[in-house]
Amino acid sequence: MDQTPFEAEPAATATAPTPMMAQYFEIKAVNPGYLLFYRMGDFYELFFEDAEIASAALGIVLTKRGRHQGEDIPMCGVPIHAANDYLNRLIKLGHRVAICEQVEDPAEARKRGSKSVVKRDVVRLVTPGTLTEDDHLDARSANYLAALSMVRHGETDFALAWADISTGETFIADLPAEALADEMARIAPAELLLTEATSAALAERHLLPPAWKELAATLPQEALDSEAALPLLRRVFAASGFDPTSLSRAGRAALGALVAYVEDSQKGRQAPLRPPRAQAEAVLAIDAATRGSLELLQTQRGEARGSLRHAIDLTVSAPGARLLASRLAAPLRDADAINARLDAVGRLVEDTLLRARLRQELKAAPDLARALSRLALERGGPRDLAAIGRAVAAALDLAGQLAAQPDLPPVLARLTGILKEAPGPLASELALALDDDLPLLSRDGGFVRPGYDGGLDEERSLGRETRAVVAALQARLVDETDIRSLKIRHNGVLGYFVEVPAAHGGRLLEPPLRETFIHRQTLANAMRFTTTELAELEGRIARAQQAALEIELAVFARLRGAVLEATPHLQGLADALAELDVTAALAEISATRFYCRPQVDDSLAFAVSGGRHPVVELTVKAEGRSFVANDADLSGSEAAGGGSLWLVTGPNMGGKSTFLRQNALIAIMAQMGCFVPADAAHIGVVDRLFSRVGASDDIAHGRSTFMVEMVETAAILNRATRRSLVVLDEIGRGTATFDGLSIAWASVEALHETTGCRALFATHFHELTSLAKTLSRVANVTMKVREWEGEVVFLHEVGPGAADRSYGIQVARLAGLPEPVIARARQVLDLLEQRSAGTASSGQKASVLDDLPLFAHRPAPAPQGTDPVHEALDAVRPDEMTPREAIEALYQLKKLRDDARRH
Ligand SMILES: Nc1ncnc2c1ncn2[C@@H]1O[C@H](COP(=O)(O)OP(=O)(O)OP(=O)(O)O)[C@@H](O)[C@H]1O
Repeated sequence: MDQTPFEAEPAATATAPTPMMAQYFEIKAVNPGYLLFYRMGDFYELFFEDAEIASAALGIVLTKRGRHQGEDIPMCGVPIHAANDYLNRLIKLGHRVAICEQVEDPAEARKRGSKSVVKRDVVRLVTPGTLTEDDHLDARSANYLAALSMVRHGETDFALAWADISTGETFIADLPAEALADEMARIAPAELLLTEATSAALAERHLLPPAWKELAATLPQEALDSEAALPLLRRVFAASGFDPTSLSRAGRAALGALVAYVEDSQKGRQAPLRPPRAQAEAVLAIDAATRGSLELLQTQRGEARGSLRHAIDLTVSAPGARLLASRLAAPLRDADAINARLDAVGRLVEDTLLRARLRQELKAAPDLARALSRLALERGGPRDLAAIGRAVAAALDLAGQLAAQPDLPPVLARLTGILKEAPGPLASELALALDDDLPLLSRDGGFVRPGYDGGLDEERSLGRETRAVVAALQARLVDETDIRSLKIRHNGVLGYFVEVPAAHGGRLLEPPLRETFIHRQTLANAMRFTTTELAELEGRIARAQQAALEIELAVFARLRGAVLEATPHLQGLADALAELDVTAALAEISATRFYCRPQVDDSLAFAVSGGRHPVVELTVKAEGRSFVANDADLSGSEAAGGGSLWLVTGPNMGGKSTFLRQNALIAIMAQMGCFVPADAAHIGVVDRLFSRVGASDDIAHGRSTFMVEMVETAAILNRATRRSLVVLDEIGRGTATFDGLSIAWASVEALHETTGCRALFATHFHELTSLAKTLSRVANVTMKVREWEGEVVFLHEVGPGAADRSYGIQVARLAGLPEPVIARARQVLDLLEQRSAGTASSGQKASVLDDLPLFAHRPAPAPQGTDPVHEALDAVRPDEMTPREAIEALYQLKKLRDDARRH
């Protein structure tokens, strides 16, 4: 290996860098924006600014190596064996890395002259969107690379192409500007390719939230050329017969840029990209704010735990988990398609035994798509081949189990058909060829099963026999030298050698033994030699090993070829396995958590009885409490002018948000083809779902809480249709009371009169409840509470009617506001309620406040020792009490405490 450091080269002059530095600069110049991992022997080294960035990011030592233009060159290095880990950390921090390897044997370089530099080249660009290794990826999440093209005059505004090169899945969509943010929120790519001009347009028109900039990789304008894309796309998708002219110009440009970027990053290796699928039209539209507010894939704090996905993901395989996440992100809108999924889930809900068997088998099936992708990109090893073999075998087994069932619903019948076609002979071949215990890399050898290849077995036994000869040689040398401790050993540097303790070494250097023993190395307590015979034997062993490895590599190449040949077939199989896993997992959850099958059709129904929140139910149960199920009926009809709107009032902490969210989640679950947490549910397919529950600031965008709320409310009022479901929490609370109330009032009217959507509207403005008298489809419901001894008890039960108060002070007390503040707040509230009953103008309310006695602004603290409860407690002598007296004392104490509260 070439380990020449810069300083060992001819010294650089002020004008001419050393040959190696010249090579470094050349490679660096064609890979701008990448940290260059420059291979030097057993290290990747980084220089100049790259070294400074990487050492700071990775916490590794920054040193210097050589000089350039009179200055020290900053340098840091990562050892090859740990490079993956460092690479992973850099990528997670948003860096891009170019891996530059030595691409010739240093011996070749030396032939060109002693000063020539080993040829190096970038063999791979590693970026967040082009990862393929398991240890770089989350097994249960997709990792998308996206490319966005913008159209100035045309049929659409943008086209987005996206692909997960770790599985080959590829998609394309033409998008109007207003749909861009929603799509990006749904897809959540790891990296976004676009031009400077597109980037500027997005920023100027506020089309994406600012966070997207962290994902952006800028491409030159010519990279997004619809004409240049055609030959590339034709070549890449040739086998599938996909016709790139079927795409819009923008679509071609985006997909072309994506494919070219993938090819460039993989330096000529072919990622197994599948022909792009146009995203089905019929998907429930959920905007970014709604996704965030409903915590579908992660909570608002960015955690997986607490999200809907976390609560309902019972899949047993990583591909299943990825599919579940994508279904959750894109529920359907077509009632027939939804019902087909529900039929399949229903069948597996009923058949517990079949479900258990399928899940057991699926659990053992490896991640076929990712193994296939690694093999295609020449990054796969024997374990990937074995994984494919096992997945195919599992598919056949699953097909067998399903085929034995009568009257399978269409989805399961379709999956059975695909699984049945799994290439059995390929799986058998792989099982025959591959040993049980496999190395990660093919070049390590030792993975072909004995008995599979006669030639290989021969070489291996030759190697083994020669080792026996080595053992015999050691015995003979011990006899000849009479050194009992003489050993024949092996290491990576010397190969085979004879080792004797230092004390005996001298004898081997003297005649007659020195005729036989050739000195190699002297250590502190041992001496090492070789002999002609040993060198010959070593040669034989090495040749046998080399021959064996060559045969193994040929076997690997042949098997890999056979697997890659079957790529489209295997990808289809991977899809089917994932779909079966999702179906069985949804059935499992339905059966174990008592979910019900929703009735889904094209009506405007939304009737849920005994509905529960799928996530809060779990937390409440974990705390040993029970979740209170609630009904919701927002059903309406075209004839009646649309769906109903429920105004939900009730105290803080009473369960309003939970109730609102649970109904939105039930709609999502139903439309993704899952049973729902309810006793019964009838859902007319929702086209768009809007949910604003819990306010958030958008400081980065320069918007206050109130501004965000208004922007989002505007989006709803402008975009909701009669088929939409709108779930709104406390619109208008972030501004002056009357402004807020007026906005809320007008919004309810607009939703009712113009939009006619099904809606839940939670509010603390009790004045709104009078709308139910005038608007026919508005109904009032309230979260019930019970007051008990001055405390408020939340029943979490939704009932008809309107709350007459908010219990804000009681909740503040529960939250631990200091007692004097609570007491003072009570006084203010009492006065406000007494004096302003029936008043409506703020002027009058102000005068009420003016009248508040000033002395009371800070109630004097109770004098120490006069608290009757404390006094009574002090008087208690537990040791002197009978049990009956103790109980009496306890009652007495509680009474004193209650009396004190009343005054
Ligand atoms: N149906 C229910 N059954 C049992 N517990 C519930 C139920 N609904 C809510 N809770 C509990 O009450 C807590 C508060 O609920 P939630 O956040 O929905 O109240 P809220 O009325 O929206 O309050 P705020 O107005 O302060 O936002 C939940 O975290 C949960 O523990």
